[in-house]
Amino acid sequence: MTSLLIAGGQVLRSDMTVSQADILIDQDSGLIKKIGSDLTAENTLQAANSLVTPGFVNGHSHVPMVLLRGCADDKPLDRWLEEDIWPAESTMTADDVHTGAKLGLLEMIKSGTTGFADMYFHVPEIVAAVDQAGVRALLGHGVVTTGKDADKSLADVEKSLEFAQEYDGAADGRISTAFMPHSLVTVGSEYLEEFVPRVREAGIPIHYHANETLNEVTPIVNDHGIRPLDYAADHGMLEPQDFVAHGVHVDEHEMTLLAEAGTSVIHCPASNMKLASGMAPIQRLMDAGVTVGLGTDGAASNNDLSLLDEGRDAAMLGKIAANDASAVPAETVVQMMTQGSASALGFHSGVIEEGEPADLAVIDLEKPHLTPRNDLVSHLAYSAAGSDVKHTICDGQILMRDREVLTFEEESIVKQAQQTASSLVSRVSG
Ligand SMILES: CSC[C@H]1O[C@@H](n2cnc3c(O)ncnc32)[C@H](O)[C@@H]1O
Ligand SMILES: [Zn+2]
Repeated sequence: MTSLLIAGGQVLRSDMTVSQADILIDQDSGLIKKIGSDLTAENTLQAANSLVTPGFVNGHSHVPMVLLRGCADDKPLDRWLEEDIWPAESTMTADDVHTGAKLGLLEMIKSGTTGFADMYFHVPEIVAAVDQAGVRALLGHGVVTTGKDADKSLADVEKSLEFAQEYDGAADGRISTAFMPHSLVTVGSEYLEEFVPRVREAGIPIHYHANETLNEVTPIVNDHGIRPLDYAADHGMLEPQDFVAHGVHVDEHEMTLLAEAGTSVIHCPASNMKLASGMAPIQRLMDAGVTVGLGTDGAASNNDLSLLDEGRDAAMLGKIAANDASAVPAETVVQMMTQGSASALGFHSGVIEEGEPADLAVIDLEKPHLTPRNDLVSHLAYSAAGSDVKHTICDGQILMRDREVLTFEEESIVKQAQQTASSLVSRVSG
């Protein structure tokens, strides 16, 4: 057995308690073998004066959109997509997506993220980047049929199903897949009626944007006389393995529907604030029994991919939304960015326990803004930043040591991404 020891850190356990311990990892299986004291291994990562947490899981993103960071600020969702984002994306090549994915993965590894879900296009290029990066991912081809003719629409939906079937288990099992209609209003019901039964037959999960803005809710209520999540349930898209992004404008009935169906919600507070989409009722969703994870959405509506930033946003916005300072407390936020997202995505990661995957982030506590160390769960939710992450480990392998990413050449990726983004922007602006 090739083994790795994470030595001398303060370890955050699944019950949210913190205590000093060594973690022994079997690097062949990628699993945590033992948590204790005086353990030895072939390789060691020092974690003294550090907090060892489960690697963060980004439950909803469009990672290659890092190339569009800062290109389209200060607009609401529909105008942002139609005036800026979709025209830019229509010129993106497979190579562009590959470059964007590598840049985004670099940013995620550097901020302690070890797993994520992603909806985009040219997804085989994202698979290649994930394979090289060493993280865990649930990937899917995002389908939009509005504005397309029937042949193109059908081809897009087929592509999403085919991708999910072909790539499940790729990258030595670190990649899983889902069928990903973009939203309930951007994919025609005839396509959902035809494809969802095939998706179900193949045992594939479904992920989509739901109830993000009122502009998504009103047309469904007007055209069908039902709430969007009733519409989703009627189309067979509300199952325990499914997860929806945003869930901002959900009413009491839809909260119950989600809880009874076992469908998870990925909360994206930064994107919801930046696009002024609204405040998701996160505390009420959790009180109703819904599993809630945390996601950044794309970097053009955030504008970063750090889950530590997102956690702070979730806590702050959750309190304002509930008009209650005790809503969405620190422990809940930390659970959302680890166990909540992992459970939504069907990952076994998200906890530090023997026999579980060794997906970890080691946070350097020797920082003025993390002093004094009164409450490390509070620090994770309110004070720590992505740049405090010292080591990142996924599947038992070291992806970043002492802030040096080992699976990517950081300097060349940043340079290439800058060139790709400049060319993309000049193509769009003519
Ligand atoms: C067809 S691939 C995915 C598609 O989604 C777009 N997107 C990015 N952020 C959001 C959001 O918050 N709501 C809806 N759609 C979003 C992205 O630009 C891609 O076109
Ligand atoms: Zn999104």
